Amino acid sequence: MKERNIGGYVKASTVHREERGKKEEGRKKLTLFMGCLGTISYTFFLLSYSSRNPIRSGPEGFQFSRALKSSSRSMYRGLSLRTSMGEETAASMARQDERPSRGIECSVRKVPHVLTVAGSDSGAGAGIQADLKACGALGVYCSTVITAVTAQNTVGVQGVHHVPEEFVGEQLKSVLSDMHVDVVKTGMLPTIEVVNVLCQKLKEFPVQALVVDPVMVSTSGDVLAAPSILSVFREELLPMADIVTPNLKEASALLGGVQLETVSDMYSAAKSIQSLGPRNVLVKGGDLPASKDAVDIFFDGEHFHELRASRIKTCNTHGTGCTLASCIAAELAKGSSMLPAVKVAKRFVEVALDYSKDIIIGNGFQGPFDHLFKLSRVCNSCKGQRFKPSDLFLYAVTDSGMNKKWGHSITDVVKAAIEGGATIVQLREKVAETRDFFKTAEECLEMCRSYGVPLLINDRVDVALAIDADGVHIGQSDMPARVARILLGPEKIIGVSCKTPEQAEQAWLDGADYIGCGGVFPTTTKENNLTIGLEGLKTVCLASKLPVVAIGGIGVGNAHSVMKIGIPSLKGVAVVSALFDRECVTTATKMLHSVLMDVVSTPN
Ligand SMILES: Cc1ncc(COP(=O)(O)OP(=O)(O)O)c(N)n1
Ligand SMILES: Cc1ncsc1CCOP(=O)(O)O
Ligand SMILES: [Mg+2]
Repeated sequence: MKERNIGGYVKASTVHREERGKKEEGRKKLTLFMGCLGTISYTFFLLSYSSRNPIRSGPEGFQFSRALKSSSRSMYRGLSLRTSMGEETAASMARQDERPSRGIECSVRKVPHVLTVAGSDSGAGAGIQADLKACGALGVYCSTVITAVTAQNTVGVQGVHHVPEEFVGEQLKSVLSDMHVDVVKTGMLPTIEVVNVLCQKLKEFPVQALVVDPVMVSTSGDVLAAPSILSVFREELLPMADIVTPNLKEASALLGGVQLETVSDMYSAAKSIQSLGPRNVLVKGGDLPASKDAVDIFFDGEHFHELRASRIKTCNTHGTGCTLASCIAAELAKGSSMLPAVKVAKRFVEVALDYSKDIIIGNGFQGPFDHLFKLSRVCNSCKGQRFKPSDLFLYAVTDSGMNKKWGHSITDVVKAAIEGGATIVQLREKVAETRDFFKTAEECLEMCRSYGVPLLINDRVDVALAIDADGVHIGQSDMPARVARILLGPEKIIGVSCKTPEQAEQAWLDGADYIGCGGVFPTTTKENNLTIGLEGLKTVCLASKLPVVAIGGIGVGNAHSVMKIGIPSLKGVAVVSALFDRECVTTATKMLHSVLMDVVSTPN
């Protein structure tokens, strides 16, 4: 039997693939020879072309390497297409290399891809919607073939509308003939005809792995596939599957109704189901009565693995089965082998359940959980209020050395600054241990949230992420703003220190929200910091496409002169010692606030 390598996961081919393999062997060798010949001659053409037109760094050089890459890619495509797919598909995929340029030169990268063939859940906890979210969370592209549309919520399934099998076939063809699908995952397959169409299309367009979640009954107890489906599952689909993931009820149904009540029963069930043809079986014991942990039994035909996870106390479990199977598919698509894929999937579900155990969506007994680990954070944050440039008006930057000198606690000074009129707070901790900084930041965030004032973290993107702060402030030697933006996402506030128009331009390109410009005046708070003066501030403010806050040596004595430069992009002042190197932080902040208010309320 021929071995196929599934991105590190090697499995014996199924019978239909093997037969096709033999027939195509001769053609494949010929194609390989022709492909190599083509590539070699094209490479010579490019090399002779480049000796006449020397490669320069920049777009031309880039196009040259792209052309080489694309020539070898075509060769690869020619191979796989003519061996395993229809001529029409070959033609359509070959055409991908002739796609018109979108005007942007970019490198070509294959993205791991799962196709889910399942039902839509209007409540979006399970089905297609869960699959999309799970794959997205694991960084895998997910395409969808919808087999049924359900009217469903946290109470149960109110209605089911089947998609005709011809149209399921059409969707399958659309996706499989065009996109490079790595793994197919199945969920709700409501009729024998749909299963037959799927099996036929999988033979026509083979993929690296097939993950079957044999959905029959919803968690609310509603029937999603007729019992007549069992024979076609056993005879057609399971023999093609790389893994099948039944829960106790489904395992029992697949085995003709045997009772499954103990972990030992699960072992026997896994073995019996594996004998039906799937390469691996995962029997899920989430419903096992009297079990402290969530126990699943994995069997690969030779070895058993008992996988345990702590049982999370939550009602938000709707969609766990779909999610688990999708996560397995996603990990396989990334190149994982089977057991590690199952372990990652199980851990993902456990963490997601734990994360979303307190969220409330719907009135029913079984709510959805949060695949993207975002919802409970959004509930806690500043009610979706993103950055406002006016927040820069009186920008308080903390300093633990000054707090120590005056015997102040950080939470007390943050509270005092806000009560004195600070409009945004930055925690600037240069010496704290990470654990201490994390704890302090959490406490300050709670304080700031209670006042509706944004809290930014200086330098430490990790701490900002960990506590879900409103954003970060980073300098020219910190994490690049472009990377911080990717890590923090589109909503968080990012400020960048800039001394020149060029830096300001780059900050804008990198996705920053504001710039901190300075040091304007000499200061002892930050060592070795070049002073740019009011002229330097003006130059940057005039050039900046982003709002600006001035920093460095600013206090009640000179804040007026700073704000009076009168350039619209300048929105406020950022201050450390004038607020925190004081016995009474509230009084100091109030005084500075009133100076700033004078400037804005006095006509030029
Ligand atoms: C508002 C604001 N502007 C500038 C700075 C300085 O940041 P950076 O240049 O990274 O220097 P450190 O503060 O990290 O020493 C700032 N913190 N805040
Ligand atoms: C962090 C920083 N960045 C430029 S100057 C400076 C220190 C500002 O402190 P102070 O307000 O005490 O002069
Ligand atoms: Mg910094």
